Amino acid sequence: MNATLDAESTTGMIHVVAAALVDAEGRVLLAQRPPGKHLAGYWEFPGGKVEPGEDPIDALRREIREEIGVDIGDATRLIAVPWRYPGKTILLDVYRVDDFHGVPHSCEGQPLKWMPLLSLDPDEMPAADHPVIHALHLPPTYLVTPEPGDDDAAFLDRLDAALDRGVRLVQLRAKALDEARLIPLAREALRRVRAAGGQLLINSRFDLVEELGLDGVHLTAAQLRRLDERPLSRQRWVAASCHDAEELALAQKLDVDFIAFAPVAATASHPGAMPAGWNAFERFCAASTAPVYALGGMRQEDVERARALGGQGIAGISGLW
Ligand SMILES: Nc1nc2c([nH]c(=O)n2[C@H]2C[C@H](O)[C@@H](COP(=O)(O)OP(=O)(O)OP(=O)(O)O)O2)c(=O)[nH]1
Ligand SMILES: [Mg+2]
Repeated sequence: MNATLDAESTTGMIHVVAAALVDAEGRVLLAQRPPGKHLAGYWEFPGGKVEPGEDPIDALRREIREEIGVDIGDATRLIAVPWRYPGKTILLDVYRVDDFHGVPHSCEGQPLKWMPLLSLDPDEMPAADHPVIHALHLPPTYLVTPEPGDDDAAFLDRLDAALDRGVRLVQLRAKALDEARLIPLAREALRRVRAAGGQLLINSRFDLVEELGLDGVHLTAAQLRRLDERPLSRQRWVAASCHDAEELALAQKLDVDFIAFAPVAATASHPGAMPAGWNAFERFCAASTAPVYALGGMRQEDVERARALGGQGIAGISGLW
């Protein structure tokens, strides 16, 4: 108990590690918080507090063994969410675990259940877990299309090629097109992305999302300054581009679901922009409650680095197109 208080006073945040245990059928294990405790009755990812001086992964192994009686193998960093509850601030540091030994069972009397990844219900989970659900649903790469030139057929061929290479999340960025070209192009891009099992967002034009049945919008930093509230329901993605902590605060006020932080490295598409670098990316991820993609000069091989620094992965135009 004293040890816990020490940990709180040194960091100001309670470091909580938790595991998103995923089974062979793609289901995730949840445990119900016991009556009488903080957030009683909510369904959580099993885990608990890191002890002072303890390595977070060791804490994760210990908590998972204590709570559900399984030994975990590889654990990959998923997302760390800094979250302020009334009277309590936590860092919810979640790892994805596909590799574990033993059958999870309740060691402390808490009810357990397996939920399909896509059926996780934010309403029955603590608020700090909502970004974790997003992180579980989002892929490691996010393709931002270059401006379509004059040839829509060639553009769509390039899109198909990216989908064939495994891209599943796409932002149509076609700021220069008038609606007479944009709308049919968006419809056809949506058809192709959906056929590949992917999702399509559109840059800026949240007014078109419902009409075209798109999966969401990607807001510009200028829109973050103008908007007073989230422009779409929770059923759609709202993403945003951010360049610094001030824009992060605006994005979080609008309750955006994920962020592209740019530019991490030098990029041909924005030659005048000063790269922020990987250290700034890591700090940005630590401050963000939402999943963050690294954008600007990214290549497929940067995914691991971005994830190791606390990001969701990489976003890119030329590197993924
Ligand atoms: N394990 C876990 N904790 C979560 C999640 N989401 C979330 O907000 N939390 C909060 C609830 C608690 O305030 C804290 C977890 O701490 P804990 O499980 O070690 O502690 P506890 O409240 O059960 O109580 P105690 O050990 O101090 O008796 O983090 C989650 O998904 N998993
Ligand atoms: Mg616990």
